[in-house]
Amino acid sequence: MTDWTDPDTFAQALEQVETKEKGNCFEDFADGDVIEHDPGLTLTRFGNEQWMGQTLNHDPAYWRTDAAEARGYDEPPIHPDYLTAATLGITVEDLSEKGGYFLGRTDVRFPEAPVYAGTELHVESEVVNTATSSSRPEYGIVSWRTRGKDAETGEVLCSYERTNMIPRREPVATDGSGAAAAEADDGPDLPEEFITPDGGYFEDFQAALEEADGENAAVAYRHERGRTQDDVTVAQLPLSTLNTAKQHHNVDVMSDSPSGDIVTYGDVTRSTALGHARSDEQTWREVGFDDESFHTFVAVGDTVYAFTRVLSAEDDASSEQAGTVTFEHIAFNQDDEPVYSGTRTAEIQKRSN
Ligand SMILES: C/C(=C\C(=O)SCCNC(=O)CCNC(=O)[C@H](O)C(C)(C)COP(=O)(O)OP(=O)(O)OC[C@H]1O[C@@H](n2cnc3c(N)ncnc32)[C@H](O)[C@@H]1OP(=O)(O)O)C(=O)O
Repeated sequence: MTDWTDPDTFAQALEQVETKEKGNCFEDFADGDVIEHDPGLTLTRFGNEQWMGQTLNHDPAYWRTDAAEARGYDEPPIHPDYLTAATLGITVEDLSEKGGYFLGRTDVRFPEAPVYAGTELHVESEVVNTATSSSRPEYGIVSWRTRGKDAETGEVLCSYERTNMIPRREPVATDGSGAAAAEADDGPDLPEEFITPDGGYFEDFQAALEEADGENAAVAYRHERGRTQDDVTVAQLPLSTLNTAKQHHNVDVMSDSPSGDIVTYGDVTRSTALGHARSDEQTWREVGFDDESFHTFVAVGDTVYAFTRVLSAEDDASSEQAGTVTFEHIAFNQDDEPVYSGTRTAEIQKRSN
């Protein structure tokens, strides 16, 4: 009688059997395909607080009823970072579980009305672009438009367009040149002066931009806090959003990948950097994010810091108690390497209230 657990026998059996695969390859996506994602998620207070606590997003309006009411909410709502991460996490099984990396995202938008705990998310995605990678023949590049909806009412709660590198079944011939020709290196073109706003209210950003106007100056500063990545941020947080990307929890497979190790979920890196930035401002409401890019891997032991550049401040927010500010945020690691960048539009509370 064959003992299937005998190591030699088992190794041979493993070699001969088929693997029931998970996820899709580049060849499985065609422009216009619509995918209804089967996993759903009820947005809970616990999930929200776990995400926000670990990423240092401690805005009291998302934790305390009195602070929530002062912001015009009935109770502490679901934070837009957790909502975004959960909307994306649910899609991974269908879109990117096969491997490849989250490269970027744009047009991230939320409705004005808050989302409360107990809302059930239903998510769908449409393939909007498939492209050959000219530098990596074993991957293609796929973009999807994803919408996270309230399963009961159908209202869109979070939508965005995202791009991943996705493995091909069969590598293709490429010229290996990369999409863009290398730009001539004329050295950095930075302003002479860097201005830090005096505080975190709308008027502080407005005043700093006025000071920089017409000068060779930028409103740009770094935030002191850092968050070293550990098992919780790298493996636990993505799994709590049903993100099944092996990049975050399968050390065995990832040892033979471009990163060589499990890496932090892009939404954890980004949310952590945003948490550092928000700790130095009076956030009123998140409006949206554009041009988000993930530049290099973040792994266990790396520390995520944040840098902010203020781009504009307009007195046109949805509430008279706030103004609209556009920022560029750059997350960077302990070696000062940028790991994430993106622009963010947020309503920032006015000092006068
Ligand atoms: C969710 C989820 C997974 C994750 O969260 S993974 C963690 C977050 N993402 C990362 O850590 C990736 C960080 N990025 C990198 O380390 C490097 O970009 C990477 C993936 C190693 C590739 O580096 P390369 O130096 O080989 O190449 P490029 O950076 O120039 O990019 C390769 C090709 O992709 C094109 N591309 C890059 N960014 C974008 C973008 N935002 N939109 C569209 N296309 C983009 C780039 O032009 C290159 O194209 P070629 O034709 O020249 O090959 C999950 O699983 O879903």
